[in-house]
Amino acid sequence: MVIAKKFILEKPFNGAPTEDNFKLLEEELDELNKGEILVEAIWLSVDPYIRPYSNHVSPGTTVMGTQIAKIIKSNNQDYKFGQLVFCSTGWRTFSIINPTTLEKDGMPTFYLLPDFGNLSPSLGLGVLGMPGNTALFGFLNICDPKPGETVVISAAAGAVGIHVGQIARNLGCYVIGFAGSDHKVKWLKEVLKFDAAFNYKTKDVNAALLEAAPHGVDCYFDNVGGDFSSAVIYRMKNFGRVSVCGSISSYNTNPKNLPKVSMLQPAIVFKQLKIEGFIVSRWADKWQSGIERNLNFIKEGKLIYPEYIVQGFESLPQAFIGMLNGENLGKALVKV
Ligand SMILES: NC(=O)C1=CN([C@@H]2O[C@H](COP(=O)(O)OP(=O)(O)OC[C@H]3O[C@@H](n4cnc5c(N)ncnc54)[C@H](OP(=O)(O)O)[C@@H]3O)[C@@H](O)[C@H]2O)C=CC1
Ligand SMILES: CCCCCCC/C=C/C=O
Repeated sequence: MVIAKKFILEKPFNGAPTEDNFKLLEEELDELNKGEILVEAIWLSVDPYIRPYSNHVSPGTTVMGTQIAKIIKSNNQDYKFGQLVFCSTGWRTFSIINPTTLEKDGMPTFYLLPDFGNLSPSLGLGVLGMPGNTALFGFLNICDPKPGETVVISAAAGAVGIHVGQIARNLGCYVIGFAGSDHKVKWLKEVLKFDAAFNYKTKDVNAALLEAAPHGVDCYFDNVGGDFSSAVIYRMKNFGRVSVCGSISSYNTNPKNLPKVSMLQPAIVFKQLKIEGFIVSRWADKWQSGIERNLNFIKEGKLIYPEYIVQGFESLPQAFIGMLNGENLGKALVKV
């Protein structure tokens, strides 16, 4: 008999998540039917999307999320004991999956983990998974950066931001990052060799860009939105490109009551900007090739991928709350 632990959304989020929003439960799992596998979570991911997407989820539902898990029992000849999988079964320790009946369209929700060699399987939730593909496809396809161009990245010390910054550096761009602590800023400059980095909590964005990019910005990879991003957009050059990846500054606000920000149309029209949002599932058909490209960057020594690891399944709520508060440098993860 297998007893799974799971976190449910006990109360809908109202503002910033607190521990009261979550409840830890236990559940006895059934025996496997034909075609099913039983997996045990090893690594779980805490991602920003969980906050806004949970606005549409009923209380009592298992908290959404992805994990790297090990197959511990299989009633499916295509899957063997001991293999590692990526799966989107939410915040739970054990899950029963029938791989053949899963939805095939949209965001990949289940696959055997590719061979990462000696690298940690946890990378399948970060640089070699959804955040990695977000950085790779979302930056290259939408910003279309060229060597020598000036690139600005917000939430630059997080999973996606760190990755975008290194792709930009490797291309020969001039890279400017914004992050929420002096420690992160120092790390971006000293370790990732960003040309400039600023703490957006203590430095005015306009002043920072006048100093670091007096001739303007070619590409902006936007993870945060709000007035911060309006300020960057007013510092763009003619024909600048903005990849709108996330708007984390809005995620804890009721979508019906979002703050007003400085109007953008004058900048968009007179600078002839291209501004495009995306969801990474757009590149679902290239998912594994994205992972391979990022794995090759790592093997070539062109990509470093810090992880911010919180220990213990029971720590998931704190890890999620901490990530939204900026505690992480790199990919925020929980190790069971
Ligand atoms: N479009 C898509 O398909 C995808 C979009 N995303 C988006 O990319 C962004 C980054 O995700 P990811 O790399 O996983 O997460 P991160 O690892 O960057 O973690 C989130 C970070 O956001 C920063 N942050 C939190 N609140 C604010 C705020 N009010 N203003 C500015 N920064 C804030 C914090 O860093 P700091 O200390 O700097 O404040 C925190 O560490 C998110 O917006 C996410 O929604 C991610 C994956 C796919
Ligand atoms: C229900 C799973 C949704 C995954 C969404 C990933 C895209 C993220 C967008 C913003 O963070």
